[in-house]
Amino acid sequence: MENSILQKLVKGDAGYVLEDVPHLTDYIPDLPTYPNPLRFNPAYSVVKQYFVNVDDTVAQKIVVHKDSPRGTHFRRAGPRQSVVYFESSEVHACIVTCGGLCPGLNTVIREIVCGLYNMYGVSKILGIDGGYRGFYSKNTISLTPKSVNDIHKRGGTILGTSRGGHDTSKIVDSIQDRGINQVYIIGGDGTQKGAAVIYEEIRRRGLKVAVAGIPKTIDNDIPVIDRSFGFDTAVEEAQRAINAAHVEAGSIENGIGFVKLMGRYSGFIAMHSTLASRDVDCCLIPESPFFLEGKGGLYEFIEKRLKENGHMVIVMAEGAGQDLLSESLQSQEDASGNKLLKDCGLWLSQKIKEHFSGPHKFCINLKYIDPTYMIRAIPGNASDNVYCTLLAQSAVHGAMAGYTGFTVGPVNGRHAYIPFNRINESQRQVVITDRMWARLLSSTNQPSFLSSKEVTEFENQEQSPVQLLDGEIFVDNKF
Ligand SMILES: Nc1ncnc2c1ncn2[C@@H]1O[C@H](COP(=O)(O)OP(=O)(O)O)[C@@H](O)[C@H]1O
Ligand SMILES: O=P(O)(O)OC[C@H]1O[C@](O)(COP(=O)(O)O)[C@@H](O)[C@@H]1O
Ligand SMILES: [Mg+2]
Repeated sequence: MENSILQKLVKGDAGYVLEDVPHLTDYIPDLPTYPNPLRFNPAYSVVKQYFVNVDDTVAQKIVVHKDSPRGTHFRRAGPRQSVVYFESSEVHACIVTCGGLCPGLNTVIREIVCGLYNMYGVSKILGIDGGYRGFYSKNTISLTPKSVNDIHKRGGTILGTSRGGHDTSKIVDSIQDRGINQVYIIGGDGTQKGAAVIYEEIRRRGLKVAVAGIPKTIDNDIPVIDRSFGFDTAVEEAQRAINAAHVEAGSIENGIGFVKLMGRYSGFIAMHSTLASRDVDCCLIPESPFFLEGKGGLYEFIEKRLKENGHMVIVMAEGAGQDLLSESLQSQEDASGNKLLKDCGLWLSQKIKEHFSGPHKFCINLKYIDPTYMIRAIPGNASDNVYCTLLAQSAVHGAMAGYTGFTVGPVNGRHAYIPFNRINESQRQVVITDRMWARLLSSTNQPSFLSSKEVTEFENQEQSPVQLLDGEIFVDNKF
């Protein structure tokens, strides 16, 4: 075995690579250890298989050929049977939620609090009010199993959230001053980048503080993990808007139901909502450019579908078609530096109305539905709630075991500890040459809006067997 200290890469036989996460002992030698209290917990001690083997790792790539290398692996999440690196009475944990809302945030908070208390006997847990800036500009909230008992039934986050306001040294000062030694950070790509620099500063100062990230993104655009919590709930809630659009469109002559859904850079919500519904005639996402006029364009398809069926439903992710209107408009950013998008849904629905009321004179009735915040300001559904519980418990087990600088999440169905750099290096997007997008195209029978040159390029790519194994094509759309 060969070790690279900087990246914590461990290489093994047959192309096996473990992208390991940092541990407190990497920079604080001779840390005392304690017997894992879970061994004496009546709920868990009887379940022999409950503890993970210290050497367990999870493969990132599970579709392999006979001779393909074993590839990247991550450390498996879960409780370690032998020892923990914190004594229960010593732990002072804090939880912060940052970025946009997502169904299930309260469940994750609840399960961190209950997990720490029930599994490890930890009772000093603080909630940081209002995102990263809450570390240095707001009061904290004391969290107990009793105070969080019912919160999973509510949407939003009981801690509040915010964008912007990430000041690393002030945050770490606050952690140090308050004597916090476990930091649970729940948030999206921006938040996890923030968590990475907090971890680096903590390490630079040599503090015994474990930093655990829990990925939150309604857009499902965080790489490596199978899916993010809240996504399932959002797709389910989007069905209500799509159903309404379908009922409205079907009730009038040449009715068009137009639904705009979230998805700044990634069209996963729109794609999965479309596939789930089967009432959608056209799905527009940021990853798949489209055009309006002429042969193969959107207007031509709308007219064709209306002539065939008398009504249609269009689902559009908010980031789709930005290139069509951005030229004339200046781009702006929010407090976190995220690009603020123009309302392309409203713009496109107007363009469609204008097109068909102009010289073209094909009378249409378009109903525009924008359920944007309604799909995320709700509690997690049953499946997301179970998922949130596993995420929270995995994070707690990781911190208690002394791991730090990690994000937790399922990789091919097994929860794993993933180093921050892997989560932060890219953003996951729908791959329009992958089979999931093909399933969508075949379900809606919409045009691909690709030129013949682009189709040939994609066909050539598909013929290459390497393409089927490399990159994140399988990982991306796999559920
Ligand atoms: N590159 C970065 N480095 C440090 N902090 C960041 C970075 N990007 C975003 N943040 C902080 O993370 C928090 C949430 O980011 P944001 O992009 O709003 O939401 P999300 O985490 O959902 O992507 C904000 O407080 C923001 O200041
Ligand atoms: O209006 P806000 O609160 O900035 O949030 C809206 C944005 O957040 C997003 O949901 C992305 O947030 P996450 O992926 O981090 O959950 C976008 O799709 C959307 O544009
Ligand atoms: Mg983000």
